[in-house]
Amino acid sequence: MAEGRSSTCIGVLSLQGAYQKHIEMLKKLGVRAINVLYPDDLDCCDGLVIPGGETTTMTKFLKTDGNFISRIKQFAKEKPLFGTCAGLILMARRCNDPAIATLDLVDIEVQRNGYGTQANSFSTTLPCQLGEEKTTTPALFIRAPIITQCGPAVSVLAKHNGNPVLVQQGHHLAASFHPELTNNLAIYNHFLHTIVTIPV
Ligand SMILES: NC(=O)CC[C@H](N)C(=O)O
Repeated sequence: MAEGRSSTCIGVLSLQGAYQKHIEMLKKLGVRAINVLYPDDLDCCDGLVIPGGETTTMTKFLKTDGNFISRIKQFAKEKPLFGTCAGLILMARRCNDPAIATLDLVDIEVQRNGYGTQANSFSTTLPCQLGEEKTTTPALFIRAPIITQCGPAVSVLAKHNGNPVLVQQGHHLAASFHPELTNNLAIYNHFLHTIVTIPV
């Protein structure tokens, strides 16, 4: 699909972190992608990506605008969200760090930095189920969270050493790794065509 061919617009929360890479990936797939800096930016969005970064900082910025958190939660009732790494932490029901304002969109509990420090970053290839398709995905982990509990409504699409690392609950998708840094179009295609349901 050529850049901009779809009328679909995906917002990328751009308060902090690796948001620009997500914008590039989405544009490669032909959708409009905009930076979301204020709650009203969500008005024209059909979906929202929450990038990797630092959840303590993102929480601080989200709280500076009194209604940002509630606007995202309202938006998420109807529209899909895709969170990567810090984004997954923010989408969780609960985080082991009480300083993080989780949005409680996916019934998972997470441990921040569960995969260790920056020096413990690693990349691997994992089996992955995207809709009907069984495939593999490159997976780059950078100070990634561990999902310590998964509720019954959560589908696990990929695991690493038995731990869920890519999960879906209804129209929300979350990865503890960074598809935006490994040119992983398959996961974006799954989000755009199966979840946001843009016709292929
Ligand atoms: N790469 C990332 O997004 C790391 C997330 C970060 N460790 C946090 O807890 O906020």
